[in-house]
Amino acid sequence: MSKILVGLSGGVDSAVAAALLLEQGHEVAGGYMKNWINEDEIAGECPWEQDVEDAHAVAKKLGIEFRVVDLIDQYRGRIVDYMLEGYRSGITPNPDVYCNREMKFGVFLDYALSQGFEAVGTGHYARRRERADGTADILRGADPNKDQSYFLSLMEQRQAWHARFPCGEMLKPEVRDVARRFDLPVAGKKDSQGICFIGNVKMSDFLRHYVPDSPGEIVDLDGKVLGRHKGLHLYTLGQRKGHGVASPREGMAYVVVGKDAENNQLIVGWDQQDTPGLYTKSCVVGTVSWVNKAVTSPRKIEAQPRYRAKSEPVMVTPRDDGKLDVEFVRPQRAVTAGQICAFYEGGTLLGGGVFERLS
Ligand SMILES: Nc1ncnc2c1ncn2[C@@H]1O[C@H](COP(=O)(O)OP(=O)(O)OP(=O)(O)O)[C@@H](O)[C@H]1O
Repeated sequence: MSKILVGLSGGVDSAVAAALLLEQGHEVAGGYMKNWINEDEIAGECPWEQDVEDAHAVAKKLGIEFRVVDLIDQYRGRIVDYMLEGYRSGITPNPDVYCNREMKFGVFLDYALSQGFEAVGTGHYARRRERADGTADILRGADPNKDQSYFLSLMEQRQAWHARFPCGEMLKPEVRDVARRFDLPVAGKKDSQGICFIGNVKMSDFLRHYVPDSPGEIVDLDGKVLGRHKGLHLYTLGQRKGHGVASPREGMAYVVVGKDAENNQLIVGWDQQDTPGLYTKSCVVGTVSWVNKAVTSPRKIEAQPRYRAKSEPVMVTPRDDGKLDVEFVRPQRAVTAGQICAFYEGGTLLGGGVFERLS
C-alpha cells in the first residue's frame, strides 16, 4: 500500500484512476493543478473553474482529501514561455509533452514527495512495469486508440518510478464503466480537447495574443509570390488548408513545405514525396532523455514522429554532443523542428527527444 497523490483534472480518466488506486488499497488524495486562469481574457472560455468543481465533487464522492495546488508561476515559466519562445523562433513546440515532464511529473511530483506521498497517479493511457532491478518501464496503453505514452516520452527514470497509470491497463469504454460503477459525478463528461491548459481557447487566438502578427509573402519553391500569410507561427509544415493559395492543378494541392524566417516568407509546394522540404529521411534529435536504459551505441529501434502517427523503424546513432542521428527507413512526411520524437521497442517506450535538423 502506498500513499498516492492523484492529479484530478475534473475529467473522467483521472477520476477513475483515483477510484482504482483506492480500490487497490492505496491511501489516495486528489490534487488539482491550477496552471492557468486565462487572466489575459483571451477569446474563448477557459473552463478551469468548472474543472476544479468537478474534481472536488469526485474527491467528495470517493471520500478522499482534495487540494488545489497553485502552480501558475511555474507553468508560465516552464510551459507558456517555452511555447511562445518556440513559436517566436520558428519551431513548433509541444507543450503537452513538456507539461508531463515539467509539471505533472516535475513540480507536482516534487510537491507530492515533499508532502509525504510516494507517487503521483494520473489518468494517462499508458502502462508501467517494475523490473526486478528496481527500475520502471513505461509501456503503450492497452487501448491502441487512446495510448498516451507518446506524451510521456521525455520522462526520466525517477519520474517513471514515482508514476502510477491505472487506466492504462483498460480500454476507454471500460474506464467509463468503472466511472459508472463508482457513480462518479463525471461519468458522462465529454473528453477534454487539445492543449492541456488553454481549454477551449483556440491555439491561433492564444498565439495571436502573445506573438504579434507579422504578415508576409507566400512563395513557391521557385520564389514566385502566390499570396500573403498572417504570421509564420500560425502555419505548420504539411498544412493543406488555411493558407489560402488555391491550386491551379486538378487533384494537386499546395501544402506548406517550409518557412524562411529571414525573409518572413511561407513556402508552399505540391503535396508529393519528391517535393523538397516535405519529407524527411534523416535528422538530428536533441534534448534526448531515456525512461530507463539509455541507448549508447547504434541500434535499430522505432520512432514515432507525432502523436497520431505509426511508429516507424529507424537507426539511431548516439553522437558525441549527446544528440542522436536518426535515420528513418521510410521517408516521413512533415516532420517538424521542435516536435517530439518518441522512441519505442515493441510496446516499450524507450525515451524521446526534440527534432532539430532535418534532411
Ligand atoms: N489541471 C490538472 N490537475 C491535476 N491533474 C491533471 C490536470 N490536468 C491533467 N491532469 C492529469 O494528467 C492526466 C492526463 O491529462 P490530459 O489533459 O491528457 O487529460 P485526459 O486524458 O483528458 O484525462 P482526464 O479525463 O482525467 O481529464 C489526467 O488524467 C490527470 O490525471
